[in-house]
Amino acid sequence: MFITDSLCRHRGFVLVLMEKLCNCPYREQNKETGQDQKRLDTLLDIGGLEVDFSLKEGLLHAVKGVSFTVGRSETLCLVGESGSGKSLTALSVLDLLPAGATRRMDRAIFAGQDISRYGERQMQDLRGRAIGMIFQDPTMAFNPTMTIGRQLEEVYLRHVSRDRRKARARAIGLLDRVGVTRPETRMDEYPHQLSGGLRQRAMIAMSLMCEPQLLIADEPTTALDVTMQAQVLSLLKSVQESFGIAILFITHDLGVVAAIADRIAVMKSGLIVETGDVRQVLGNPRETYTKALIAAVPKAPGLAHFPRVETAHAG
Ligand SMILES: Nc1ncnc2c1ncn2[C@@H]1O[C@H](COP(=O)(O)OP(=O)(O)OP(=O)(O)O)[C@@H](O)[C@H]1O
Repeated sequence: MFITDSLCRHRGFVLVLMEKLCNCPYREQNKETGQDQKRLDTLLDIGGLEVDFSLKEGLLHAVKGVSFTVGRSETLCLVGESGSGKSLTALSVLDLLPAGATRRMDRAIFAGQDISRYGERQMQDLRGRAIGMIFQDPTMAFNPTMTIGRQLEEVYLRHVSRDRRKARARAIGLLDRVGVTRPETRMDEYPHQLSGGLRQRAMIAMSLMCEPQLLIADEPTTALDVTMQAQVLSLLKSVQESFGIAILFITHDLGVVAAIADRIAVMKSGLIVETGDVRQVLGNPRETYTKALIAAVPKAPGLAHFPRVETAHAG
């Protein structure tokens, strides 16, 4: 039990160590493209997901039988135009759908566990602990009446241990890791005292308090200016590499997809219409809809115009 726990906690480090010791890389060559890619076990496997709304006007079939997987330490981007069902798909994983929505799914396996029939109590345990969340608007994640430090500590105290000293040390360490300057001082500040960029970083730190296996990120960079957007993407990539976390990333921005995704699932009108390796889908799209999305990016048709993000180690 102890060994399993600590292996899980340090899986990123363990993978790198295995690579070094066994000459057994967790990256391998794609037989079709010859390109180097991560070799991944499946962490999340969602099958036949449907979401409906009962509206006054009738039934709205918002998600129509969506299936996808996310591998351990992989980034899967759900991309598509507004209203295509990306957010509802991601929220379904956590059973956090808005009032009036109903969800059905054939399969929901997370880390080998069938979570499709989890009750609210079990889901609460999963959220924040094994699955972290980051949103476009960090004010959604924070309580305005509590200090940043208290909120980060609460996550740890609730899910990991009642040891306040450890909770404080972890919060300060993570704020520092995500590039929040003077973390000890920031711990005593309220969300409104931080700039937008710092709040975003603090939210990322909060999502990492329990060393989750999966991060669900819903448009986390959409409200940021271009410089801040690049910094946050780079930070996410770097924490993903350090901690070996998988990311389910929702965006409508193909530039962001190209910067961060390993794989991509293109959504249109509640369906996944195309899925595959990011280089293959952006470089050689099969579906007319994907081609149109790429063509709509100003002055950037083709993969060469989509740069990958550089990983910068903050803190
Ligand atoms: N609370 C709700 N009540 C009724 N319909 C909703 C609700 N939430 C979402 N929908 C509808 O479900 C569909 C999918 O919504 P969803 O938010 O998943 O789209 P999205 O691809 O994430 O778009 P965006 O990028 O604009 O958030 C849309 O037609 C939307 O209008």
